[in-house]
Amino acid sequence: MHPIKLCARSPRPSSKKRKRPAAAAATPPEYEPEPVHDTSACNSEGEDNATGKRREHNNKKMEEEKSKRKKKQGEGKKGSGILTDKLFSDLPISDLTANAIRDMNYTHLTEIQARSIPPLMLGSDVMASAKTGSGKTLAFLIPAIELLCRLRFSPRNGTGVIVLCPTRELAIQTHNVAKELMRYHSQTLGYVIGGIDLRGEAEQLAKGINVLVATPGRLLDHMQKTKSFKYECLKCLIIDEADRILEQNFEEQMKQIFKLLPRQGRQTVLFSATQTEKVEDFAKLTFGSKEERQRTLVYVGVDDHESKATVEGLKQGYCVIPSERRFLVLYAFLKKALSEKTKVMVFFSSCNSVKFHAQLLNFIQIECYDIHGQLKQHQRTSTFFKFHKAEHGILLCTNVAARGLDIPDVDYIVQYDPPDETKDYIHRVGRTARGDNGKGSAILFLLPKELQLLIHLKSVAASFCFSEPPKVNLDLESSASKHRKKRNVNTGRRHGIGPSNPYGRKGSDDRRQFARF
Ligand SMILES: Nc1ncnc2c1ncn2[C@@H]1O[C@H](COP(=O)(O)OP(=O)(O)OP(=O)(O)O)[C@@H](O)[C@H]1O
Repeated sequence: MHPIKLCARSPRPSSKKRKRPAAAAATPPEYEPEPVHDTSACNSEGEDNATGKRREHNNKKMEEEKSKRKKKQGEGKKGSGILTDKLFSDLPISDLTANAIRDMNYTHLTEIQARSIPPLMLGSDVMASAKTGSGKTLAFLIPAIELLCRLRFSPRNGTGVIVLCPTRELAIQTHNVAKELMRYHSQTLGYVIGGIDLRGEAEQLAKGINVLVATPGRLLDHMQKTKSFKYECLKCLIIDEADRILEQNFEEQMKQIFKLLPRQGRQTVLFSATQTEKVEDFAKLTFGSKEERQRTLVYVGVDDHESKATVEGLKQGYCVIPSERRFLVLYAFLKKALSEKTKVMVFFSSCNSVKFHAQLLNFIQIECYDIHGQLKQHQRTSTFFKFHKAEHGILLCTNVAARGLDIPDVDYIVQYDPPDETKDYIHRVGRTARGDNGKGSAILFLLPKELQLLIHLKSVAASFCFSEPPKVNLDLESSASKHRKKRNVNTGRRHGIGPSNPYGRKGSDDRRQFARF
């Protein structure tokens, strides 16, 4: 394990000509604010002039982006990263899907794809886990799309596949990957997520959406309230980030969803990057008794034999910084990131902290985006896609951006506030070094009193790619303060202001009100 050197990065050529992993091929092409997107011909018939023009414009942009990406990717060769020697061209899939995969510039399967697509294509229930950024999205989408294609699903059959995602951004991203995969298919596709007009979504559902990507709360809403939502013919239920779905108070909603969905003849698929007891509980809820599960369930654990929970191309480290210097270090880091044109995500523990730091940094001309749960959905989505498309830049965020988001070319993950749990750490750092041969760095800021966290880190040291936690020593003492120390001059003595007493000494005649939080 190599500790991260804060300043050791050599400046990157401003054109960013480095090889981009194939990851970008499935990037969301453009943000379109309609609630439900259909890929099928049936949607384009009634579309007005403005929508048509916008769609044409988007398609043109998509094509441009794709050809740019292809150049960067070097025609999708098999690298030494996450890819196996198995080829998509050897899979027993329709020409429609095969052509779409070719357009996306993928040739070789990743390990999770190679191990889970065959049982999924045979119709088995599957519970799979693999590291962040290992290609799980295609692993569950390809068999699901093939299933509906084989069954010749049409809009009048209603919904045949539901993909459940824990966050709205992840749902939109998954929808966009499905959109690319289904470009030659006649089946329809859409998404329903919170924060968007329910009625508009209901109208689209009435037209018949074959592959539906949804967040749990909104799906349940429609199941209970939208009479024209047809899901009796559901053939496959996919739950992405299964552990997170249970965490976010979705448990009750999930129970109700399971009650309402048809069980007979339905394939159920759980995917996650981190296995927790919650996933086991979920399996009980989803697949029934242990005996039943042993009979029917296929378990695919790509990394079970591995000691690391994070990917090879990820460099990780932490540094211990006293609270009064933490912002200064962040400022210096981001300033350098800006000048080197790198792409950085900074994680904070609360929405307010993200808001505060975004305002402060933008004010002092460190331009940055911010995403947190208190933003309106359309702001969240458009910020996400702006950062997604940006060649470089800074995104301040809460854990809402920690899971599943596939943002290309993120160079650094900074955890300004440490995560609550080990698995949050794994998901946060998983936003970099994604896809084949992906590379990136992650740095964790710790207060001296948070050093105890390292006991936890140590207990999962192998997951963090080090046997002993690395330490970055930051010589934060300025030479002036060292000099002062030598002379034993304590500036705090005169006015009493210091780290432990930020308001200074209060004399007996001082009428100021002091409030400490
Ligand atoms: N067969 C493949 N060849 C090359 N790149 C691939 C392949 N499959 C997926 N990728 C790329 O790998 C990146 C990560 O894929 P994906 O988002 O599906 O990962 P994930 O396992 O779902 O990650 P997370 O757990 O963080 O959600 C994407 O950018 C995707 O384009």
